Amino acid sequence: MDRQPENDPPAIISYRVLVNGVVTPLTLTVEGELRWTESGRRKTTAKKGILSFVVEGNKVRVKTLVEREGGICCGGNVGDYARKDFDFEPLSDESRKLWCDKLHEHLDSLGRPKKLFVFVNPFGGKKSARKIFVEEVKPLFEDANIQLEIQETKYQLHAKEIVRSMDVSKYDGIVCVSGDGVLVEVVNGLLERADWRTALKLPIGMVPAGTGNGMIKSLLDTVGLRCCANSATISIIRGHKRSVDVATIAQGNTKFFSVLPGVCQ
Ligand SMILES: Nc1ncnc2c1ncn2[C@@H]1O[C@H](COP(=O)(O)OP(=O)(O)OP(=O)(O)O)[C@@H](O)[C@H]1O
Repeated sequence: MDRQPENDPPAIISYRVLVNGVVTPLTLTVEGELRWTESGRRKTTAKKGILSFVVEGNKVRVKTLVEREGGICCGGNVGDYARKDFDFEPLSDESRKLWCDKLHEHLDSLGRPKKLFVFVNPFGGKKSARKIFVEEVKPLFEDANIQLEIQETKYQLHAKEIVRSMDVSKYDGIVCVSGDGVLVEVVNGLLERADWRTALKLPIGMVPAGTGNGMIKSLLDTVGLRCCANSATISIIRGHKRSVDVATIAQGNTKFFSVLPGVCQ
């Protein structure tokens, strides 16, 4: 292990490796950053920016998130990330194995979802959910090695119907690439189940692709993130969760549930 400069976050592993053909100490910090030196300058990836890694021959390719310059995410760059590969070559087989073990351990410790059920409403908002999903959401989930079961909604209340009978134990969460309408259907579907207490524990993620997107806008806003597909997807990958209140609206024998953003912590 190489020695770390003082004030640097503690290292999970720090060893000399080849980066762009040059030997440099490379450090994986507890904050999920990779740090190295290139042409005399210290470089780092974004904190908590590692999505996954693969070994290709002698090389380790780490799929990372980097803060995007210029910000094309709803007009700003807060919480706006781009995907970027970072390649390095450990100097021995033993070192490569150690790096892989430590990267695995680090990723496993983050409590990220492994399998998600995804609803895509092709008719929500500007009818761009399919494009948003294919171009912005799916590549990030794939880089994070998250298994997806994808369902486009085919008619009104389709999401509710599916959720009412799905095997919730198979998933770490449900994601709605939609507006608030599909989210409300999912919540109603879960609450109409006999096992609703257990089913409601399943986290529900949202990627804005509707008209108002009030719920996800409010949730991202409370943590200072822009409301866009990129930051919403990354929050889901990182397993960020927040409880929200469910309101019951009753009229005669008819009962309906809705969600209230930003009520409980
Ligand atoms: N294939 C489909 N054809 C017609 N309607 C659909 C289809 N799939 C889902 N829907 C319905 O579309 C409605 C609106 O969807 P969604 O919430 O995604 O968008 P939105 O209403 O534009 O957004 P917001 O609620 O944020 O304003 C939902 O109530 C859902 O039942």
